[in-house]
Amino acid sequence: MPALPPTPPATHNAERACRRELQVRSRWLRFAPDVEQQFRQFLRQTQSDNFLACIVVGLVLWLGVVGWDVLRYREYFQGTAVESHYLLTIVPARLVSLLMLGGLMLAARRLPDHWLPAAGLATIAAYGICGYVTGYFYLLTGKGDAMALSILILMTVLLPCGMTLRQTLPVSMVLIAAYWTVAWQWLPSAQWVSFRATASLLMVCMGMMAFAAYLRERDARAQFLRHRLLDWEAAHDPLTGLANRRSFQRHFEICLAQAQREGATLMLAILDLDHFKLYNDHYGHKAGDRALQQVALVLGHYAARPMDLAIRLGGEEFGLLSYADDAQALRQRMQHLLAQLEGLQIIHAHSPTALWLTASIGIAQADASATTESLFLQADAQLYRAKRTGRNRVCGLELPVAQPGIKPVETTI
Ligand SMILES: Nc1nc2c(ncn2[C@@H]2O[C@H](COP(=O)(O)OP(=O)(O)OP(=O)(O)O)[C@@H](O)[C@H]2O)c(=O)[nH]1
Repeated sequence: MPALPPTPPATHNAERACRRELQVRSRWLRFAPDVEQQFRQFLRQTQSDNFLACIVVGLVLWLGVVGWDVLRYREYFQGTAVESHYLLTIVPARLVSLLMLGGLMLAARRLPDHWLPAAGLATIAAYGICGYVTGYFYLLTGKGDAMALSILILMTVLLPCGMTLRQTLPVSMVLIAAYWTVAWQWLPSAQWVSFRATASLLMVCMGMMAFAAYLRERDARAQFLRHRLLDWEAAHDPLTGLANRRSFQRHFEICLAQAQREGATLMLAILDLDHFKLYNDHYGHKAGDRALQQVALVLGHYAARPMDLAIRLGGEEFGLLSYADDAQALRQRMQHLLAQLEGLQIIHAHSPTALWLTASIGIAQADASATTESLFLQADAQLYRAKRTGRNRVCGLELPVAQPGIKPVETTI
């Protein structure tokens, strides 16, 4: 028996990987690397509106705090020694954070998706530092409550920003650590009691928000996997894991357009099991299902190139769409496939034509005016020729094909 080509059928792997991730890994907030990459992309696409909403909320709250500051400034510090200190620290700090938040808001619509988390984190870090500078000033002047307010706003912006918990948590930790270090270094001891109370409250809040973010991200991960599974199920046959007729139609149209542009060949082979009704009648439906799965597994190995597609067309009928292949090479590969199926030695004692379960194959090549239906009808006609002339054979494209590919469509401008 000829050996199987090494590549496994990718479709079944994708489904299995998705189910495994759904059962096991979404709770740990980390998928296998390739799934993780797709999840990050999904998160950026689905969360970009949330991201913008959080920045807007942060900006509005921050404007409120600035307005409140101005009132307090006029009320308490105007004309005192503190005024120059105030103007030198708070005003630039507030301005920087306002500019950064405003800039991020404008950039959110234009920046490439993969830059958003980095830009968000940088802005939030700068925003936090500005919060400390102004908060520190308030503590010095006995208005410690404003610091808590600044950092609560920071957390409101920080956690729901469409980033993963692993991205946001280190930033929160660094900000908290900076908060304690700054206070420990520079705060007069008289301020420590009120500082400790505020800082402890902030840490509890941060912990609660981190837990909420964990729950949110876990749900987002499960939702992402369910999406992927639904997409997969809509495009594949559940018994064999091969592409279904619907995805064949979509893939065929893409391949046909590309073949016309590039002058490449596009061929369809239809494979139909021989006397499968007799097989089912004698060995039962379950054995029939198992046989179909074995055939699909072998067929899947013949669609290893990226544009090729193995399809379950329905019942005991399968298809192989082959892009940019040589007609005689495809015929040979199909002969090889029939030899492999015989090599499976699925006993079919009631077949009038062979000892084992066998198949017949019809092949057709698309021309420039081909549609799914026309190519399908041509391959089907060849399949019935194969059935009529004794089964367990390949029919179609017997003679070397004169033209190497589809003639590119001539476009008039
Ligand atoms: N086990 C199983 N059988 C199926 C499935 N889908 C279709 N079949 C069976 O496939 C058989 C197809 O039979 P026919 O269309 O008469 O073809 P055949 O017996 O293979 O005859 P030829 O094609 O002329 O060689 C029927 O018995 C269907 O019940 C399936 O998903 N599982």
